[in-house]
Amino acid sequence: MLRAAEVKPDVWWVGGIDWNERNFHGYTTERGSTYNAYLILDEKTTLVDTCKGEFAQEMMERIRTIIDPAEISYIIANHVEMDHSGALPVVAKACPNAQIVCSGPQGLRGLSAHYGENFNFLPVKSGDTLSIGKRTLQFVHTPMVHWPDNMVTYSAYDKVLFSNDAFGQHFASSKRFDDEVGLPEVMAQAKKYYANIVMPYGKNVRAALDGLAGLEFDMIAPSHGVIWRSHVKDVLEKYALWCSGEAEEYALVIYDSMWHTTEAMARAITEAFMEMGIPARLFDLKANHMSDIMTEVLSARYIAVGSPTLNKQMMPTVAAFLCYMKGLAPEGRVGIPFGSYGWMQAGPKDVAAALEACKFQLPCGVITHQWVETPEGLDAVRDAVMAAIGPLHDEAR
Ligand SMILES: Cc1cc2nc3c(=O)[nH]c(=O)nc-3n(C[C@H](O)[C@H](O)[C@H](O)COP(=O)(O)O)c2cc1C
Repeated sequence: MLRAAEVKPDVWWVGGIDWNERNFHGYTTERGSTYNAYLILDEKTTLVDTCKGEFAQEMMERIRTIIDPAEISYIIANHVEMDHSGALPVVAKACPNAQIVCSGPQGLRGLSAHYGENFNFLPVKSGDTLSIGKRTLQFVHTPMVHWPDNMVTYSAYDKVLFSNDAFGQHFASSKRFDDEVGLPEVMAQAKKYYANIVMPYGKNVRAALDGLAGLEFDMIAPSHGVIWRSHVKDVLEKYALWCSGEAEEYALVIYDSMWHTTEAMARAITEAFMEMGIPARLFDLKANHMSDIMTEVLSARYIAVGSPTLNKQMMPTVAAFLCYMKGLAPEGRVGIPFGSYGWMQAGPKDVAAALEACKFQLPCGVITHQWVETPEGLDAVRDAVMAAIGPLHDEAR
């Protein structure tokens, strides 16, 4: 029989564990994920969030080990996205007496669009409270972190912030808490989550962090991954850093190549960064998923991207990566477009245009080479990068 887990007195985790999820709308989830829901036992029993539709029965089974679902008075839907609300129709049926609390007007609109209007919705504004007995829950809207409807729920009585997607990690585990798993592993997944889902909304994250500033909590219970109880400060600090858009003196060299010339140029550029004492990593797009590269983009100031010309344009692998990066909108980066070509420079020039569209600064211009590169030519590539980047790096030190 499936079990619930008590995370604070009378607060139970009743979520689903998605051990084998490996691709979450295009983002690779090598550790799977969880869809966390929390049951608060009080005069008015309250369920905070539900889960993905396929996990409805798993969640209901966990709930039934604690109470009869018919006793639930409120179901809080902090976020419309289907990994949190997909089970709502099943849960609402099992909890005929429950009101569904959501943000108004956006949450109400979103839930109605997904599941119809035939539910007992209770829309709440930011700052509204709901007394459920000993506890008074407070709702704080966090719009565009990462959909318009997002909100979080705060229980001052428990000192818990039910943060929904914020502070989440795609991380399936038999453990429920950060300290049971280890900070480096959890933080790596939290960073991947931020980079691939939250990065475009840095200003909204800043506003959300400001909105939470007055609340006292010692536990963050997100809707994905493990619960923060020992490293609350660490993850708050990381979010403050990540949403600032500040990058480190760190370089990524990302490329695809058919006959290895663009690859040789990528290696020469990596050597240039190494000579300048700037940590660097090289990524062949054939061997690395773009969501893993994006985790590094979150911290890297210098982003070199290379493509040869293929059929009058850049390679589709490179185009896909650049399209993905543009949507995630890292700010204030330095771009280095490069690549080889046969008879037209279209590939590297397409890369340059895409990096410009990301609003990156391009101090090296476009570094191109016709056909195969000579050792002297590769030295020239390295020297060109050092000449343009050296002064920027000196200024930053
Ligand atoms: C299938 C194919 C299509 C190509 N199309 C073009 C093209 O449209 N224009 C061009 O200038 N070069 C074209 N080339 C030549 C490559 O850009 C050139 O060989 C380049 O040096 C390859 O760089 P790489 O070694 O990094 O793959 C093509 C090469 C291949 C194999």
